[in-house]
Amino acid sequence: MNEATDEMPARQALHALLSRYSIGPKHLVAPGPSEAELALMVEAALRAPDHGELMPFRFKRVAGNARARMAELFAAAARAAGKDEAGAALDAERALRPPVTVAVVARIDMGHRQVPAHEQWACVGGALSNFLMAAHLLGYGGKMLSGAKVRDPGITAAFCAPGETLLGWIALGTPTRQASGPSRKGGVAAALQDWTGT
Ligand SMILES: Cc1cc2nc3c(=O)[nH]c(=O)nc-3n(C[C@H](O)[C@H](O)[C@H](O)COP(=O)(O)O)c2cc1C
Repeated sequence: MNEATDEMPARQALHALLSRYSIGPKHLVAPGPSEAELALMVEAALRAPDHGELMPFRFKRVAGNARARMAELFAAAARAAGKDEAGAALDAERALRPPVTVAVVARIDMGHRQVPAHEQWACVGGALSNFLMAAHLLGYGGKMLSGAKVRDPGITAAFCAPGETLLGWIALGTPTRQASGPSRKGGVAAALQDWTGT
């Protein structure tokens, strides 16, 4: 754990929450989160609102030899998309750069009688957000990444069972810099309005 936050008072926790920004692989170095810390992130993800307790997501840690296998898949997808060898090597490097990578897979039950697909997707988003927030609170940087390769048949077959959707990969590691963060999209005023009933 980079910065112990076990007994963080509520205000401090909220302050930490409000300082989360994504940090990309260029600015992430070892160590990445341990297995125990990853388990905490997944526990946080499991606290996302989940209508019907469907758990419409799975996380898949890419560790050890699997990183090289993922690099091969990224390179093959790049070639299939028409990139040259330099482009394929660059994409392969993307698989190897983050100290820890976790794939995010959605399993949406399109025919569910009570919980429509959009509610299940909302849960997936909540899970992703909670996961990243837990990483941040533990002192790690992270960023959700996708790209056209999430739709590459070789990659989807490798990560997904039939009917599942590959959302992308969370890159995780120790941040080498403080994220300044993007604009907060107009802030609270843009995001919160009174509904007046008319
Ligand atoms: C499902 C999903 C896929 C994403 N894919 C990419 C991506 O491929 N490349 C990228 O630069 N940002 C991607 N993003 C956006 C970043 O993860 C990040 O949210 C964005 O840069 C804004 O930063 P913030 O999280 O600090 O607001 C994706 C976000 C989501 C939710």
